[in-house]
Amino acid sequence: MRHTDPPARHSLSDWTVVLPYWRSHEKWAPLAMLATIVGLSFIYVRTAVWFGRWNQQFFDAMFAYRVETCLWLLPPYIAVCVLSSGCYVLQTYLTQVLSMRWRLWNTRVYLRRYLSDTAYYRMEHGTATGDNPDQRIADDLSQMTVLSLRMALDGIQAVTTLLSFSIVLWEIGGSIDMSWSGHHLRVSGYLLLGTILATLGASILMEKMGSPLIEADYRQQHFDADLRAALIDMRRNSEQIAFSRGEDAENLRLSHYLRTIAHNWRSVVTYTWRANFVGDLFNGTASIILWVLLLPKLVAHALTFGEYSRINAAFMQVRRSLQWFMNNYTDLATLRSVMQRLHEFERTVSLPPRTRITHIDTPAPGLDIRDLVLHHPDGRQLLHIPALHVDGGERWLVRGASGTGKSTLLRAIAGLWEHGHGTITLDRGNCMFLPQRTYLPHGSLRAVLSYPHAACSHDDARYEAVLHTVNLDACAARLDEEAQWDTILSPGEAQRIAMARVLLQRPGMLFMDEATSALDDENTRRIHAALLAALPHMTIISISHHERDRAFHPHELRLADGRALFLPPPP
Ligand SMILES: Nc1ncnc2c1ncn2[C@@H]1O[C@H](COP(=O)(O)OP(=O)(O)OP(=O)(O)O)[C@@H](O)[C@H]1O
Repeated sequence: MRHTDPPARHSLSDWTVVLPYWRSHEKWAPLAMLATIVGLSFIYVRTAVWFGRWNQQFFDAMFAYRVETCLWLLPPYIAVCVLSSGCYVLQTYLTQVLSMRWRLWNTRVYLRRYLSDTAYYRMEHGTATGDNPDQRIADDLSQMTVLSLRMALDGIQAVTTLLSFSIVLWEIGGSIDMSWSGHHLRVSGYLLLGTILATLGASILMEKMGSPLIEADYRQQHFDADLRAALIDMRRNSEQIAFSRGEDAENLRLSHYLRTIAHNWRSVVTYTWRANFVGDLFNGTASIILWVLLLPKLVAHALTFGEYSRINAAFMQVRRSLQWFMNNYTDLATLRSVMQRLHEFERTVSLPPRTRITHIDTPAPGLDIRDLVLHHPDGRQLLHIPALHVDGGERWLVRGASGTGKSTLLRAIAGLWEHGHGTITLDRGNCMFLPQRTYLPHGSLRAVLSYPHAACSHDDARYEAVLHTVNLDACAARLDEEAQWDTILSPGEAQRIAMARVLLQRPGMLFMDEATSALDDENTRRIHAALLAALPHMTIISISHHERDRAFHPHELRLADGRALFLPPPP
């Protein structure tokens, strides 16, 4: 499903998508890791403060030509260097481990929710609307964990650094006396105050320049995903495209997506350069700002080189930590739009199926339908079946012109169609549905045959026997071959694989939607005979346009003009 609408407004509740992992029963190990990382970052900041003090002592000794003092200062410096690097390496390692663990946990949870209550199906065909779920699960979750962890930890480190070096700037910055028209004012800690004011001013400017970047980034992700989905579509239908020589049409279609990307990309570039310009200008002018702030001390000849180097280091640290918000502006914008998309996805998969079609499970064989009305998604009535009773073991053929709702009826019986009302009673756990196109997942032929059960559910002899029954003896030697079977097997062979699955699974009730349409008469007869011989009591309901299928199905349900007509079995 494609999405090109403007993003919904960002809300604070979007941030709640980070919480579940930290509230889960697995939270203790990650919390311990997080605490260790924060502890290491405190040590790291303390070592930086220590380096500042060491710098002052060392440079004052150096410019006083006290070589012996300098030599004494070297061993502790090396020891603290080792400690600081060790903290940094361990912190990076633990952060990577933590973000991978968090991502895996989140992906498992999202997959479980995406695959439950047929949310994956409803997102494509039904009431749950959502775009590009593959991007949410594969990319956004990874970005969310990596970015939010990095930004939270960097944020903590920025606050610690800010506090530690603010004290240093306050202590050694001293105060400044100002007087105008007879008034005197003493400003304590003016160095710290000046640094904070300059950095905050630049941050506010940055927010103003760069805030549209969030929306532009949000749209960019959508457009990228749309192009990827179009390319996947093309790959899936490469044969149809090649037969109709549709290269030019495809090029045109893909170019449209590309144009949308390029158009939005211009906005991304504009807002990014604006934000970067303010950030870079401020970085470039930082030394001048410090020089202006130090002017009173320079004029009063009250600054040693050692003091200057300590003030410079503290100024840089305070500025850097205050600038954290500025420097991470684009990452923060990405994170905000990732959270927004994940929150939307969560809301969508959490929506329960909205249907007034009631399914009653019964262990009794057969099917009972009462007052079933099916609608189109736009509310128009498609089909009305006042009552239909199928006894266990009966075989029914569903016929009707194209578009009368035959497949939709099967979807409703399977619980996939949500539009309508009525009651359907059957043993859902003992049913098997064969849709028009057989799903052949990538993997070994053994796994394809046993789908959706495990490949080890049956032994070789069983696989070989059913392959023989459906006239696919040649496949018996390829059971362990891993391949993209949907590009190898012909539609008729794929339908015979589906029949082999029926013989393996032995359901009590079988629903087929033109499941033998690609077979020749001989193979169809062979399959029907095999089903009768192997599963004589199985209830069968088939949709088919073929005359040849009438002989196999004594009962007939004909759909016409939105109504059901039952034809009695021939005498
Ligand atoms: N997901 C959907 N969204 C909107 N309309 C749908 C959807 N699925 C089916 N329809 C519409 O419902 C109607 C019935 O479709 P259905 O597939 O049940 O027809 P059918 O009788 O099986 O046709 P055919 O014999 O050609 O397979 C059609 O008009 C179709 O366009």
